[in-house]
Amino acid sequence: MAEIAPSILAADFANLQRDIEMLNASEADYIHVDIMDGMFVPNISFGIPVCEAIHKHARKPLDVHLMIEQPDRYLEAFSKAGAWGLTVHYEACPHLHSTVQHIRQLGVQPGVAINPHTPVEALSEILPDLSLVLVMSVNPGFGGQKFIENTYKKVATLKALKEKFGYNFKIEVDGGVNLDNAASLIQNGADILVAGSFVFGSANPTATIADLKNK
Ligand SMILES: O=C(CO)[C@@H](O)[C@H](O)COP(=O)(O)O
Ligand SMILES: [Co+2]
Repeated sequence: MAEIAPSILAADFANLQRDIEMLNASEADYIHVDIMDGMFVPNISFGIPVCEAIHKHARKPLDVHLMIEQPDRYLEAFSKAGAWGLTVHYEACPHLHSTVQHIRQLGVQPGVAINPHTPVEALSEILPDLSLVLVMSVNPGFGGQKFIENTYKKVATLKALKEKFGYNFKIEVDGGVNLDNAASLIQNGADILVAGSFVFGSANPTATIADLKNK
């Protein structure tokens, strides 16, 4: 069984409060909040005021995924906007150790995300400092993309490193997650599954979250 983090990116933005209340009443463990700047990724989603508004209604921790360049500029602002966890991209952080320490000093759980082309081994020196490793199973920037199969291998490698060195970070998988790949992801070591379009595009999102949770 994994924890589930539905991505609010796939919610109805004109009915955000309604969709947050649905998540509050569901078996979701977190609310995944995708921040896109139109620079690190081609798409723009929403920013700090929307994160604040989500936090006002959410009764689940906000798992904030920063797909932005130079994320250090905004760590404090997102922490004040209610982030429980702040995940930055390895590819966007030349001083990753310093960025991770900054997140922890803010009292927020630090996470690092890796794009599909980035090997898990690139994180070897930072793994002891992390609460979360987010493995992108699509190229970041858009919901509704097809799951990349190579992700299973990356998750298994991370799990092996956790076991070998006794690290505490959780392994989160993000992109194209559905009921066809959830069980294999969990078997390979995924602790948290992010799902956007599969949840919000289903006829009964609450039941879909429960189905993913009970895999
Ligand atoms: O970070 C991202 C995309 O860049 C994700 O969190 C998506 O929002 C997941 O959406 P689906 O692939 O589940 O539709
Ligand atoms: Co995400």
